[in-house]
Amino acid sequence: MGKGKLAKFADMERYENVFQYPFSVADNVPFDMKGRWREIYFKNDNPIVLELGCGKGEYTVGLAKMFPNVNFIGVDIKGARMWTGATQALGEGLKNVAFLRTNIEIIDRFFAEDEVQEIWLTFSDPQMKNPRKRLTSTYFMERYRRFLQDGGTIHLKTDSNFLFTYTTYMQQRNNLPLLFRTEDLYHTEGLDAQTNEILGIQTYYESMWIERGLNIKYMKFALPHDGELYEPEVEIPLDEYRSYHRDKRSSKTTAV
Ligand SMILES: C[S@@+](CC[C@H](N)C(=O)[O-])C[C@H]1O[C@@H](n2cnc3c(N)ncnc32)[C@H](O)[C@@H]1O
Repeated sequence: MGKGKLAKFADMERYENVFQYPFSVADNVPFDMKGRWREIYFKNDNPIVLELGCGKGEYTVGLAKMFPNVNFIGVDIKGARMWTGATQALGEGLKNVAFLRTNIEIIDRFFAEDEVQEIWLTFSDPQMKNPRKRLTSTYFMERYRRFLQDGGTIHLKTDSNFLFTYTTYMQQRNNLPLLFRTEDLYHTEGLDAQTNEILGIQTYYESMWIERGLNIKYMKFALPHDGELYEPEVEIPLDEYRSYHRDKRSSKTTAV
């Protein structure tokens, strides 16, 4: 039988690759490693890449194994999920991996100007009701700009037509340079071997959506520092397979 949540939380407390700062704790508490992740934790000068909403951290760990000279940090608020990636990284002795448990809304408290080179958003909740909560909204883009290098890359891998369409409008409205885009990743020809390997990493949510027959979409774009960011004012068809009106009490009507 697998470990229960309490045992996982106890592990997380002592894991050297996990930093836990949920909202309540982080309020007005300065974070010592801000601007010093490389010096204090990674002990190298390599670039830093974040996976936001990392869940079990498949991308954080998978990319870390592929790129030993890059540092990867998975960020999520759910500790029991993060435990999986943190445990694997420790077990495999991956020194270029860390996990930060916090709310992404306050992510700029943990990283200093230019400290991060790329951001991965893997199967993020589309937040169909609340644009501000979407991890590709201008609200979040403004926060990312505070620590992402000028022109740093943002990757979005998703099942959600809603989030993908919204992000495409956001990218176009703000003239953010598009680096690559496909609406059907696994039927896209001509990708080089390394790109195939990177985009072939499958997360827990991705496997679930693939089993349900959904296409996986992927885009990457650059986020320059210049210019004001504008929210796209568009109507986007909802994802029909997700419940829009969530009922937290009923598992039957609760989507993801
Ligand atoms: C749909 S899951 C995807 C998890 C993983 N990337 C995967 O593909 O399996 C979305 C994850 O984002 C996290 N998340 C969503 N909004 C967040 C926020 N504002 N702050 C921290 N974590 C958040 C959730 O806790 C959840 O683990």
